[in-house]
Amino acid sequence: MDGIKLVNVSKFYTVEKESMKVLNGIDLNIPANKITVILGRSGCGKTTLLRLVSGLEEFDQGEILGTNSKRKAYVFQEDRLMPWLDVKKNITFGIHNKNIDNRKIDRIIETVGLKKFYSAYPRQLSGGMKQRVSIARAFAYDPDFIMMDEPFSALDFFTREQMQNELLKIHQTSKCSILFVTHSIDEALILGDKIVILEKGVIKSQYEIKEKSSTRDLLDDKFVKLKKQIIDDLKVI
Ligand SMILES: Nc1ncnc2c1ncn2[C@@H]1O[C@H](COP(=O)(O)OP(=O)(O)OP(=O)(O)O)[C@@H](O)[C@H]1O
Repeated sequence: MDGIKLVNVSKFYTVEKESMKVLNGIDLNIPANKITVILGRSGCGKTTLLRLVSGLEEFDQGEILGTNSKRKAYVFQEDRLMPWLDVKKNITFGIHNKNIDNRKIDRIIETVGLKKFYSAYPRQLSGGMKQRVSIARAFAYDPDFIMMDEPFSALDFFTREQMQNELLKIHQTSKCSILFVTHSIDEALILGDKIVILEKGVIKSQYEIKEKSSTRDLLDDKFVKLKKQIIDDLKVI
């Protein structure tokens, strides 16, 4: 499976008859089977970039290559579950009945730690559990490419850490590319094979992390150094 490529992509919004360039000449390779993290301050254009890649929104200039052939899934900041469906039905929602692979779904439910909540309804779940269902739903769809827009930002520190580990675990067993938006530097360092710093609609810098996510120690000198570098990149000039 090939990756996705953005070539000189720009997006304008018109607000009060004034044209505002939200993304400006984005050139970006999103490699196959890896996690690419878009990191930036609030309002820098992260969600817009994700929406353009997903096809939810049109771009004004440039090209986005390699998306048409992909099976795509989206995980939002809020869980967007159907309150009238139980966990299993929420996860398989969107998959044709005859294509439901029950063994695979069970494995995914187990990986995200919801085995005992198979038949529970969203109202019976905590925020973290609901977000687990959203992630399981995305993977159950068997996608080539998942876009995640700050999916863990509403969770407390420990739940967030647990979810990051679960995401890495489930990503390892599935062959798919992930484009993950966050404003947390630590989250980017934990998850990203590639970290892209977005600043006022332009790519300011990009970093590739070769070390396997499972063995990363953010207190290690090289990660502390990289974090300082990223903080510098994010400082407004
Ligand atoms: N539909 C729209 N119409 C007009 N302006 C928009 C629209 N959507 C986004 N914008 C503007 O585009 C800019 C980037 O928004 P975007 O949501 O992509 O930022 P973001 O980096 O995801 O921010 P956050 O981290 O706060 O979610 C903002 O200035 C926002 O006001």
